[in-house]
Amino acid sequence: MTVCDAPGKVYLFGEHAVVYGEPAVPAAIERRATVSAEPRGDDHVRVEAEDLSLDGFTVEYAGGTEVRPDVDVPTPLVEAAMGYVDAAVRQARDAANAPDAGFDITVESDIPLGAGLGSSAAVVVAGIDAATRALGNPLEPRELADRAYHAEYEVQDGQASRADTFCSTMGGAVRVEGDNCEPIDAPNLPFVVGFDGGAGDTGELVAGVGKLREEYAFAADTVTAIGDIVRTGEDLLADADPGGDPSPATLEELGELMDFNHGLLAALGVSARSLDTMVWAARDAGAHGAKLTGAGGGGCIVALDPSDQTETALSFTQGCEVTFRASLATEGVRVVEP
Ligand SMILES: Nc1ncnc2c1ncn2[C@@H]1O[C@H](COP(=O)(O)OP(=O)(O)O)[C@@H](O)[C@H]1O
Ligand SMILES: C[C@@](O)(CCOP(=O)(O)O)CC(=O)O
Ligand SMILES: [Mg+2]
Repeated sequence: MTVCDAPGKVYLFGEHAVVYGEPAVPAAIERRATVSAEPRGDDHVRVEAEDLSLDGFTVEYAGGTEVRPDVDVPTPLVEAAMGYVDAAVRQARDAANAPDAGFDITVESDIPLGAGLGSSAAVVVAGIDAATRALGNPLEPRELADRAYHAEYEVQDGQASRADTFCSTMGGAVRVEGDNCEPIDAPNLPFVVGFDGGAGDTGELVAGVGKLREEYAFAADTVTAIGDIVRTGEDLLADADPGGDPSPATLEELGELMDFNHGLLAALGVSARSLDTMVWAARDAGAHGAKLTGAGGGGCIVALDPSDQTETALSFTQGCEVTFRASLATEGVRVVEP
């Protein structure tokens, strides 16, 4: 059995706009999805995904339960829930030139699902890595990231950027603009995450921004303005001490840009009352800045605060179910068991 894990991420800046060719800067965080893959003697794929719960529905394929559907004979619900795992298996089969390879797959994750922390990318990256290694065909990081992107692209109906999957593969902070993906230096940013317990539908939210962008020139300008924020923010990161603690002035300015970015995302219709409430609670508590992260609609916000105040305030904020400090994951995908 081969086991790999891969981190989730927060967006410092640039989600949604990145889908239209603007740059984005996501940063990997120490919350991981762990996927194990064991080749089978037949061409079936059996998936145990114990944490799979979305919109109040929980799919449990835990060992011993008789309801263990094969993903190659899916009901629509299983198909929706298992789409990313299924796409990862297809990529692994293709990469290893083993179209009939079967697997027993298990997924365990401490990344909330559909909440903007890139659970889908982490599952796909760790899944492709584990499955290709199990077939004796390990991939170079860039090929792995590319295949993971294609898996997300397929599941999200052609509306995905390379940002989540490249970040999860490489770890650290990265910059993605169209097909150009590069790791970048970043200081040790004091991320605090607030989670409303909910989820957003990435495909639907991305499509909503796309529609606005076609309908209104000012919505297209808003997307471009998000790109300008990213370009300003990456200069700040480049000037900071890599891996060191950022100066108060740098935090202040990064925070201001995050606040601006959140406002523009809200204008594009992807925030939610719960996200706005958490953003304001963080700002009121003294965070340097706060914004939603990922697709939005519900899920997580990320704030910058080296003190405990934002975490404490969020823990008392109605509508915030979970809050935690998220440290930068310098390592991307890893082999846990070869
Ligand atoms: N632990 C898990 N087990 C199985 N599938 C998962 C797991 N975590 C995430 N996924 C897949 O990823 C989807 C959520 O991805 P997405 O909507 O892009 O949100 P995000 O990437 O922000 O978490 C889930 O519906 C599921 O298909
Ligand atoms: C909205 C988007 O920019 C980020 C989605 O992030 P997440 O899946 O919500 O973590 C879409 C994408 O880049 O593929
Ligand atoms: Mg995702």
